[in-house]
Amino acid sequence: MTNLLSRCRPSVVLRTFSGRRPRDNLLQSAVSTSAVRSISEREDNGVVMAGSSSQSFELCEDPSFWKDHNVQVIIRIRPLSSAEISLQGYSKCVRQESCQTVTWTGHPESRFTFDLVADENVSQEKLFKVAGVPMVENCVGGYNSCMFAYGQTGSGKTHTMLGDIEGGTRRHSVNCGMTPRVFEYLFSRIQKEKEVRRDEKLRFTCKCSFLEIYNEQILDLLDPSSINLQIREDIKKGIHVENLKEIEVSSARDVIQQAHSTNRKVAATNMNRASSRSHSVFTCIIESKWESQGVSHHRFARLNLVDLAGSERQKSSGAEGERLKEATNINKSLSTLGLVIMNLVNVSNGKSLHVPYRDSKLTFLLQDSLGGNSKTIIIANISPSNCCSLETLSTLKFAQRAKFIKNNAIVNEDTSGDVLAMRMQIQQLKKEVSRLRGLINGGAENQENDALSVCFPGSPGSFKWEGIHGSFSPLTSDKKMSQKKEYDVALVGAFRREKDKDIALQALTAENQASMQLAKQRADEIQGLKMRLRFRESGIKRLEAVASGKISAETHLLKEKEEHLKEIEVLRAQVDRNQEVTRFAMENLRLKEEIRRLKSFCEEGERERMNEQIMLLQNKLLEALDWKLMHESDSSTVQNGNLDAMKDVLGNGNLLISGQEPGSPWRSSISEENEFLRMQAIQNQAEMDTLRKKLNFSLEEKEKLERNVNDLITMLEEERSVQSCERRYAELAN
Ligand SMILES: Nc1ncnc2c1ncn2[C@@H]1O[C@H](COP(=O)(O)OP(=O)(O)OP(=O)(O)O)[C@@H](O)[C@H]1O
Repeated sequence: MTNLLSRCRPSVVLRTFSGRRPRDNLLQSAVSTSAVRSISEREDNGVVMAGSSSQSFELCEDPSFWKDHNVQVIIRIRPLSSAEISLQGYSKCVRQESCQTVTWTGHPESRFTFDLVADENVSQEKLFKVAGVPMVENCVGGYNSCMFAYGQTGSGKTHTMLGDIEGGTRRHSVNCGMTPRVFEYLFSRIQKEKEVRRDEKLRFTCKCSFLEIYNEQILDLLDPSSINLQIREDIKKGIHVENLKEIEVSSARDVIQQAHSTNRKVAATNMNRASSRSHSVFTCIIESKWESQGVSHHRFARLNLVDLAGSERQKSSGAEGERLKEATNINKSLSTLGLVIMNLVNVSNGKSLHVPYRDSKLTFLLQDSLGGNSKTIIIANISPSNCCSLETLSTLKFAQRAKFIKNNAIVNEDTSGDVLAMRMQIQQLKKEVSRLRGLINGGAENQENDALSVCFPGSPGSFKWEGIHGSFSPLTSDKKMSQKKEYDVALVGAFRREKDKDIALQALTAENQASMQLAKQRADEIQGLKMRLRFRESGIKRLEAVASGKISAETHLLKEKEEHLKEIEVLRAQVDRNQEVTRFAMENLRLKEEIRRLKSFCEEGERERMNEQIMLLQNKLLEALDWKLMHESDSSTVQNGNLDAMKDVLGNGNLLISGQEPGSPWRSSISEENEFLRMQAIQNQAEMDTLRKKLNFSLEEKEKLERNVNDLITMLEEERSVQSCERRYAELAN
């Protein structure tokens, strides 16, 4: 998040005293700035910028944009159109809070956080520099990349992806969009790279294709006579469209010419088709080959630029025949896209779910870009006007979900060369492995430091959650969660081992003390016995002296008594010492028992149980996060004191809202969820139907078999009775 924040700074153009930049001032201002110039150009397109008092934020370019995350979500707010202004005035349904946060101002107010939020002041060039440049850099580096524009009809998808291409790639064509800029930059980048790496004999080839998905059919836009092309998947080519025309391009002009001629061809052959009802996918395969240290390198990257169909709900009422089929298919593609994203989010949360990529042409084709080997950027376009309030909310929710997708992008590279070079490479790789091993061993310290944020000892699964708008980033949440899990497990293990050692040490100390006491006891006993012996000897001598009359019997008895008393004293000391030894021995036994119990506790799967507990708690947390983010609007209801609506939801025990006005955002959100659930239900139903068919078939087979068995039994019985009759006849005959 830090680097994201560093990409953004509040606009410095036309600041007021408060540092804000009200659009009214902007329009009234006679100052000629590039921003003002772009406004007048936008007015030509029917969109104007006026009537807002919201703060403006300027995006900063950051070359490390893609380094940390493979999926980025950007919201692009387009200016109000003149039609919208005449309908609803300047009132808006969104308010931008920062470069990453936007609030939907409907009821209930909902706040959304993304990687970037680009307001109407963000020019085509700026957006390209912020998102397009790093994407091209990745492609040159061998990463598959995908950019797709999502949003309702008229929200600015085509403006973003293609824009005004009438001016070709001329720099002053301020409204030319991402695609021409991407290719202009790509080819200049390729040229530079070739010059810098002339020694390596670097070569590049770029092949383009352009297709459209309409009514769940693929049409080749570079060859409009090819219709209903099929998607295939094989090890060599991966997912690709069979027989799709690919054209080698060597300049941005080539690409623009293709786009131009395509527009003409499509317009001529498909007069009834509108971009809002079809998805278009422009693909460029960038291959590079070079030699270094006797090794041939081969890199390739697929760049997909996708302009999706309008995401607004198709009104089924009144639609018949072709129009109904078209509406259903557009819905199918987009709702499958929604379902794929939803399932990917659940999968990244540890749930095992089928991701229905193949349920629509669009998701099948974009499989790698959604949860696969690709760096993907989603630009969700929205209109700020109050007339599009519900569609804007729906787009924001879609984008919010998409933020959770986890891709695994790798550099696509083949390396080959002679055996010597390969050997050298192996040596180098071995060195690298041992270096990395060293790093990992040395890096354990960092992990321990990180693990300090985990609350321990106590509940092994408890950890700090910094909240939805804290430093938590859903894009890194899975990585952090799995790291946390590892730290938890390591901590539990270390803690238990330390406890084991403590107890073993205590036991050894006790054993040692007991042995010392025992030795002392033995020494005392020996001393006691020696003393007794001495007493006996002196007693015998005294008795002899009494017998010889040398001493009186009385003196002897007194002496005897004295010695007995001394003996008793010694015995008492011995008893005390014995008691102490017994105490130590008992303590020793207890500690030994404790060690045995702890060991068996561990062996019996205590560690596994703790891991399970940790995972369970973390899954619960992830679910809670997921729910919280998905229902951010719900939580803001509570924040805003709109408890009544919440009560409706909670009181019903399910997500049905009582007393909601038709078409309210709540209803829209829930109907969206319902749509996904309905899709899942349809899938489940289909699976159940198949299973039911299989079951019926098995039952029929079983019945057939039973009938066969019964027939066989009857035949056997008949055979037996015939045989017994024959036997009886034979007996009678005999
Ligand atoms: N950021 C923007 N700045 C200025 N004008 C814009 C912007 N976004 C869109 N527009 C203008 O709004 C109008 C509609 O945009 P656009 O055709 O790109 O929408 P769309 O989402 O592609 O629609 P559809 O789904 O029908 O293809 C166009 O006139 C376009 O020039």
